[in-house]
Amino acid sequence: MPPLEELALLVPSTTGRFKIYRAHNQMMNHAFHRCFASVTMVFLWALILMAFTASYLSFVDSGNRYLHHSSFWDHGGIGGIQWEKKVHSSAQILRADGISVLVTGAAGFIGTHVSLALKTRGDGVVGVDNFDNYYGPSLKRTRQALLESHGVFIVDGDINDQRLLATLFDTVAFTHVMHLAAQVGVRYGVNNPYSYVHSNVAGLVTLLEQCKCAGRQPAIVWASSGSVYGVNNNAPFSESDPANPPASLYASTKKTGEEITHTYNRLYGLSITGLRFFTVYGPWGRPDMVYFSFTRNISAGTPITVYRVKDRVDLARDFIYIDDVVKGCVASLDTSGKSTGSGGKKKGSAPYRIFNLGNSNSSPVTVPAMVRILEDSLGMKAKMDVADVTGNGDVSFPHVNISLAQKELGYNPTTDLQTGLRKFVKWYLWYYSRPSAHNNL
Ligand SMILES: O=C(O)[C@H]1O[C@H](OP(=O)(O)OP(=O)(O)OC[C@H]2O[C@@H](n3ccc(=O)[nH]c3=O)[C@H](O)[C@@H]2O)[C@H](O)[C@@H](O)[C@H]1O
Repeated sequence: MPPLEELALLVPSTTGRFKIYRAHNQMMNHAFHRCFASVTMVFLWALILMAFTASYLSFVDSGNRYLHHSSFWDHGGIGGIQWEKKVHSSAQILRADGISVLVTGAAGFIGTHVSLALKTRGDGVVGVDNFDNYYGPSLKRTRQALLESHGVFIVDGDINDQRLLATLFDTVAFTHVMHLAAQVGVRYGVNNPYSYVHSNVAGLVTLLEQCKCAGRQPAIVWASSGSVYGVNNNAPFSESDPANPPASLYASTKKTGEEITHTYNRLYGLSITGLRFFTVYGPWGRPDMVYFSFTRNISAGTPITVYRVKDRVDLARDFIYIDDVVKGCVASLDTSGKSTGSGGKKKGSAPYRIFNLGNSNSSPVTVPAMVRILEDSLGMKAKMDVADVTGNGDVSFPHVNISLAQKELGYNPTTDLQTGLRKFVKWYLWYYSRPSAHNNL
């Protein structure tokens, strides 16, 4: 690099000076061009590098907008030897004629209970869950710890992550998939519509694509919803009834899921069972559901708001206890029949089934009646406000016909709401009395 005073001569201030310093200037002009050329090259390279970095970052960002777990891949957490060991151990079948099941949404309410039931009877179970923050993730982490203490490994990942699913299927030849991962909640969709599309539509398709491509396709049992009956007034709802129009985005995406699974069944020979869950409750339940949030408020002495439809008619639900639903899920896996295809090719027709899993035995219970049971179980009186229903996705009177599930699955709910809510309240009081549970809501 020329000294600073020489650099000052590179641009002549007068023609005379230019003449005097011509030879020197010629030399300096060469230097300048060389220098300029190398600065240009450096600049160009910097530009290329910046463009490359920017496009890489935007690729990673768009890929991971919903996939929160890239760091697992980056640090070798998924697919490494330790990881494979955990997956193999969790997938191990310990009974004759056992099955190996991938449970999506395993850290969720129903996922935890189904995983435990399967593991306890000796089936292989591997969970996958993205631990989203729809409600306090610490409850999901506690469920995960519970499952791990029973030998069930939950992979921290999203069902939209095609690479993760491919690695899982390369590691274990799953005979069944119990697909419970979903964006739930009938009122949340008003402000968070894309979350439903991401999990309940895109995630479902990604999972079905993986199942379709497997060398030995697994049979799939998945969570549809009683909410697909929508504003249909032909209660009690039967599987053969029309299931339209949906009252919430949640219901729309579950109805869409039924269409999508039907297509995969027809095109690729995947065995599909859709379970229309009604209002499932019980220990380790979901804090966003009304029996749970009301228990929290009543025990804290804070008010609850009970919705009513017009003419002061109470809303009612077919509340169904978790243990009964788990029996329905396990029976669905056991009776699923086989998928016929392999590597994306159909080799024959496969079963396509839909079942209502509700509780017709004790008919729908109104929300105020449920509140009275909670008051009895807690030994406390609710501070109750009443409000008109918001129109944010509620349906008024879901009442279910379960005769098909009774016939085909031997499904027979035995827990009445009083007994079930007592068990829930007992669990709730235990769970939130633990010192580590303060932020678990
Ligand atoms: O069948 C399903 O597929 C869905 O079931 C469940 O939905 P719902 O049956 O609507 O349960 P949930 O929210 O407990 O409200 C129960 C009642 O309490 C009333 N309700 C609610 C809140 C409130 O503050 N006050 C009130 O009266 C409310 O108006 C309603 O009448 C799951 O949440 C949903 O994710 C999905 O799985």
